[in-house]
Amino acid sequence: MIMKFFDREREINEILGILDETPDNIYFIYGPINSGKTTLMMEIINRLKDDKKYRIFYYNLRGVRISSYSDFFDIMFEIREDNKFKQMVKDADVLVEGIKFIEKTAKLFNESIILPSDLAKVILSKQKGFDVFRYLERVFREMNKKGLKPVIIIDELQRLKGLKSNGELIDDLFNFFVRLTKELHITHCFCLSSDSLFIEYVYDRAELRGRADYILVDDFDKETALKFMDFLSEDILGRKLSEDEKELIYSYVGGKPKDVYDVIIKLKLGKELKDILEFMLKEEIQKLKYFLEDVKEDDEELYNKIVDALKIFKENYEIEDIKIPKNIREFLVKKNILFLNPIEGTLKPQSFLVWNAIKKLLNGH
Ligand SMILES: Nc1ncnc2c1ncn2[C@@H]1O[C@H](COP(=O)(O)OP(=O)(O)OP(=O)(O)O)[C@@H](O)[C@H]1O
Repeated sequence: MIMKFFDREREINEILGILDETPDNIYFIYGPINSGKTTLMMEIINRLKDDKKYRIFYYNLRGVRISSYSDFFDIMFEIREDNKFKQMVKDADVLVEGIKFIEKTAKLFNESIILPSDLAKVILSKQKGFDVFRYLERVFREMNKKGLKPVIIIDELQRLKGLKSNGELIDDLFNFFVRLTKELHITHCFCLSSDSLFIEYVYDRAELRGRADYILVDDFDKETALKFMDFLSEDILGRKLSEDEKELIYSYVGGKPKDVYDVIIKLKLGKELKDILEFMLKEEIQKLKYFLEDVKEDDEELYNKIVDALKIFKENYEIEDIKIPKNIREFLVKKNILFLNPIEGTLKPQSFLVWNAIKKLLNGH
C-alpha cells in the first residue's frame, strides 16, 4: 500500500517558498521523534518532480555506520568504474570532464552522487590540493550557470554524533554549507533531526549565528490529529471512526503521526481499539519503568532528581525549559523521554504515550 500524504500545507508552503528564492540560509528541520520530518521532505521532493530545474541530493544517515571521515564520503558518493568516462578523459582534464559528467548524470532525486572511479581517485587524493567539498562547489557552480538549482538534504543529522572526529567533519561540512548558501548562494541546504541538543551543538560549534534558520515539524495539534484519523481510517479501513473513538485515540497517543498510523493499522488487523491503546501504553510504561530502575540502581540521588523533574509533567504537557535543571533536562532529552524546543525554550514529553506513562508511573509520588 502506498502511504498517502496528509496536510502540512503550512510547512510545505514555507519550504517551497525557500526553494523558490536564492539560497541564503542553512535550514534545520527539527521536531519530536516520528513527527513526520522525513515524510514531509519526501512530499516536497515529490512535488518538485516535474520541475526540471531542481537537482536534489538526499542523504539519509539512518542505519549507516559512520565511524570515520571517509565513511561519510562513501555515503555522499557512489564510486563506479565507468568506461565512457575513461574515454572522455583520455587527454582532457579529469576534473573538468567530471563536472560535465555529474551534470549529465544528476537526476531530480539522487541518493548519492555517482562518481567514476578515475575521477574519485583525483578528488580523494588531497595531495593534489583538491578536496571533495571544493570539487562539489565547482559542480554546483556549473549547475547554477546552467539554471539548475541543487538542493542538499541531510536526514538524521545526529548520526554524525558517533564519529570520533565529528568536530572536524561538522566544521568542514557546515563551512561548506555556509559557503554554498550565505556566500555563493548556489545550493539549498536542509538538515533534519529530532535531536535538538545535537542541533544546538552544531549551531554553536560551527558558528552559525545569522547563517541558519529553523523549521519546526511538530506532532499534529488536536484538531489536525482528529482530521488525520478521518483521513487514515477512510483510506485504510474504508470507514469513518466515531467521535468517541477519535477522542479515545487522541487521549492515548495525541497527535503523533506515527502512533496514530499504528493504531489504525492495528484496527485493520481486527483488534479492539481499547486493547490496542492499552497495549501501546503498557509498552511505554514498561520502558519508562526499566529506565527509572536502571537510574535508581546506578545513582539514587539522580533518580530522585529525575522523578522530581518528571512530576512537573503530571499537571502540564509543556513547560518552560529552565524549570528543570540543565543536567537533568539534557539527560532526559538524550534518553528520548523529553523533547526540547531550543527556539521556544520549551520541554515536553517525546509523545503523548510517554506523557501518559509518566502520569501512570508517578501517580503515587
Ligand atoms: N503528513 C503525513 N501524512 C501521512 N502520514 C504521515 C505524515 N507524517 C508522518 N506520517 C506517518 O508517520 C510516520 C513517521 O514519520 P517520519 O518517519 O517522517 O518521522 P520523522 O520525524 O522523520 O522521524 P525521526 O524522528 O525518526 O526522524 C510515517 O512513516 C507515516 O506513517
